[in-house]
Amino acid sequence: MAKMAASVVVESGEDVFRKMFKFYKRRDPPPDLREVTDFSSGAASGGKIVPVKLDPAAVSDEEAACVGLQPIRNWRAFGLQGYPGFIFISNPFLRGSQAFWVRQCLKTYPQKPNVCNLDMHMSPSDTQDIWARSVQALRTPASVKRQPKTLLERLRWVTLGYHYNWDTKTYSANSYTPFPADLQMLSVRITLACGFPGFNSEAAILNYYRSDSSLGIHVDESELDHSRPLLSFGQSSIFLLGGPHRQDPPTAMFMHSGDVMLMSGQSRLLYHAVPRILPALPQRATLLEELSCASALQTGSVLEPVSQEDWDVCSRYIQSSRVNVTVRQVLGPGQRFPEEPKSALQPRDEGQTVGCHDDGNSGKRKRTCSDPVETIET
Ligand SMILES: O=C(O)CCC(=O)C(=O)O
Ligand SMILES: [Fe+2]
Repeated sequence: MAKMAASVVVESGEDVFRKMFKFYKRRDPPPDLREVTDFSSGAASGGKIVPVKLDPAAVSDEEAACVGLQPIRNWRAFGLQGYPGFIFISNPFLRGSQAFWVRQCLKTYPQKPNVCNLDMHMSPSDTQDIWARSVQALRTPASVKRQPKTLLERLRWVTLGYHYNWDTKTYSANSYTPFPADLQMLSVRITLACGFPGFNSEAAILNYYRSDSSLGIHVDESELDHSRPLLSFGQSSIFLLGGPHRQDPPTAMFMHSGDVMLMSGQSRLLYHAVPRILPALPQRATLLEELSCASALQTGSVLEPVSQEDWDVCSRYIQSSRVNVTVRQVLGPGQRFPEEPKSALQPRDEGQTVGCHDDGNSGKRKRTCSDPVETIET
């Protein structure tokens, strides 16, 4: 019998990961979070947190600021004993720059030609401008009851670059649209600082969670080259990092808003899950002002000032939701997709990149299409 976390007692042979997932997902009573590892304070780590040395010269201060990052020498990067290749960076973003990335995730990246869950059952003209069709309702005071949900509130995932096909669990050469240059630049600079030169952001999955959503136990193995890291950043949640086998007991950790994780090397193919979304802390209005006067005005910066109008909608949205971005390199240098039989070729506009949520049992990313990113049972 093993004690996993406060009041989670697991009999040997039981599915430990599943049990932990359910424990942290529970609503009533809410779980005790005292045994959740917190990289920002070192709490509940059992001495397993180790500092990771980054190369401060790999990215200049200017290059870092251009994408909204602090100078590398100021980053607090950690590893976790027992998880070689896992790197956790405590919020390396410059104050205020997160507003830009949130706005990109809500306003820019859901736009065509990128693909989203709504495309699976709506025509392209109806999903043409999710933001514009949603903002008016989202600005309505919370006290006024409004129906139905806006498109932004119904958004569950967006794919960029090589669009992940949720049915076949593959990427393919014929389902590709240009990867956003700003997100590519951010990913390249983070991975470079972590010792991975030559990272190529070829695909991204953006997950949009409601406060009671979760992401089931899975491994990201559809990419053809696993020697490249998987990069993840977003807002606050509890993240479970397991082992190479589905039954391995996971470590629960806080992912605070702005924290960045890299799964590389032996940790690239570890099982993981997000059982719980944590409420966002209210963002101070001054953060926006800092963005407009600091890094956004730097030469070569990809950051643009976020208008107060846009930020009002974004901040309202993230009060009850969470956005997370995972960036992936799909192909190794010089690698190509295997030839597809003619019959398997699927035109992009037929909406083949279906995505939904993990069923938590297959160990592979599998989502049902009718109810995209709602709660996943494991
Ligand atoms: O939302 C997260 O923190 C993790 C997302 C994830 O694991 C994925 O998209 O594969
Ligand atoms: Fe994942």
